[in-house]
Amino acid sequence: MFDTFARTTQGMLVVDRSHRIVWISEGYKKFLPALGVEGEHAFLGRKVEDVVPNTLIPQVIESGRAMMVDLLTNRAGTFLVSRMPLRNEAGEVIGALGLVLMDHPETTMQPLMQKFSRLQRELEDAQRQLAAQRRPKYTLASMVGASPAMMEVKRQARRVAGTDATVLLLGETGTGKELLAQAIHAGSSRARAAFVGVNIAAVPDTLLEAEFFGVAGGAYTGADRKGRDGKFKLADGGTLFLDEIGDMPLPLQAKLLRVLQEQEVEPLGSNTVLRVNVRVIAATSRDLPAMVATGQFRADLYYRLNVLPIRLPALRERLADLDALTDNLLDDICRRNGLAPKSLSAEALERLGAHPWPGNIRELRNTLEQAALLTDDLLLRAEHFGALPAPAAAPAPDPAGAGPTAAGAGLARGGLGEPLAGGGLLLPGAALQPLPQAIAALETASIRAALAATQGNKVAAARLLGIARATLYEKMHQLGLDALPVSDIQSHAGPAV
Ligand SMILES: Nc1ncnc2c1ncn2[C@@H]1O[C@H](COP(=O)(O)OP(=O)(O)OP(=O)(O)O)[C@@H](O)[C@H]1O
Repeated sequence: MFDTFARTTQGMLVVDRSHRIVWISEGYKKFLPALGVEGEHAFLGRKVEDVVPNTLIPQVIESGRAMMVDLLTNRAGTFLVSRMPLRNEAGEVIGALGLVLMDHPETTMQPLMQKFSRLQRELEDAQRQLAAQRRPKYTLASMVGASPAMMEVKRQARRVAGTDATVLLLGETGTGKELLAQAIHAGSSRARAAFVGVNIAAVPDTLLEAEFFGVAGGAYTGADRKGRDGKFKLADGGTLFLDEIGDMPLPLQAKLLRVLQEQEVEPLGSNTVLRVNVRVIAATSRDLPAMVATGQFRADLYYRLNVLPIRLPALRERLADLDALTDNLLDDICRRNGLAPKSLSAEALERLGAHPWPGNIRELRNTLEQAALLTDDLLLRAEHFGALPAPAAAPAPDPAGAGPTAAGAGLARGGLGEPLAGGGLLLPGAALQPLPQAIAALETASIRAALAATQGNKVAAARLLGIARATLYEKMHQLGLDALPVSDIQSHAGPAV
């Protein structure tokens, strides 16, 4: 059999238990020059892994298991090979046999080889894409802003990046909480592992548990037979960003608290627990202490999350950054839209500085994008921002730092009237009218102002108004606002009362 193998294959070699080559067939000798070896004598006695790159013969000797067909690629080319262990009469492995069944299989086994190289290329592409996706997109350096408030945020972020503790990011919508979470991840020892984000407000309550903890294979009818990994598992070794944590239903809050304490998750329908090593960064634009006080948020979870809070300032609290932000955002907007670079006149900047920006940097970006797209001019002037509500008095500072208080102040500035000491609104020049009509008028104006402030985004508008999205839809329907085009609603914002 030995002779038959040696004659019928392209080449054969025999290796002893310590991986040393003890014999090669006549046919094998023709591969020696391509392997960079001068003659049989320089080959025999060497360890096979030292002279045949990528060989798996050592594994065959260690495992005692044959590899009947494999493709071996090294500097000599690609070969179809077979490897078998050699045993003594007692059954002990005493070496191995390596057979070159076919050299240059790319010519004789074209379809298979083409498929092999295509799969290899796809694998390399997928690995490259995965690596790029996992690389954090934002670092602290990409957070524009050098105002004292932003410098303080960056200082705190640098400090928490060096720890593994839970971080809570507080701030109004659009202030850059997600950006900061990514930057903290990028600056932490977990930067090479995954950053996984979940927007709790965007996932229906019934699906949240599976989203977080995963589902065991075949757990219930309709479940994927193979099961599904939850976000905790996907973020293992890395960072899990829980956006809009204030929207988490109470029963799930209890489970989240347990996971944070134990670092263990139990996929739905499974009776085993998975250990995970995840750093959690949570964010909210809501007033969590107030939610704790009204029983909407668990106090124990709040204290667990609030270990290292960082408050992101609203844009109106850091107008010193407006110039740098507009420069940066305009550059990005023009590049992404294939426009020539545009800049802002001094009056335009002043106009922007007078707006209260309830939607913060997201609103600023949208406003700049709209203006940049609507004109061919390279210099954006104040009149290009005609859609912005007229400048108003400076807003009152927001002691809570986040949420409805600030939003409410923004709405009042949108032209609804003067805030009263007791929190109500005095409608200027409003004639006395039946209460239901007055309420309907106030609701109409508030909704219009909120939609104007959020550029028609109903989810964000509902949040500004402090009501559920479903309630906003219902009220818009009752007040006949859903029949109007969004632009019409926005253009009537403010002066409607
Ligand atoms: N300091 C900054 N420099 C440049 N761009 C920023 C900065 N902060 C935020 N942005 C941009 O503003 C937009 C909103 O940011 P982000 O999504 O991080 O806000 P958020 O606070 O998480 O909002 P939400 O609470 O609505 O989820 C994004 O386009 C982001 O890139």
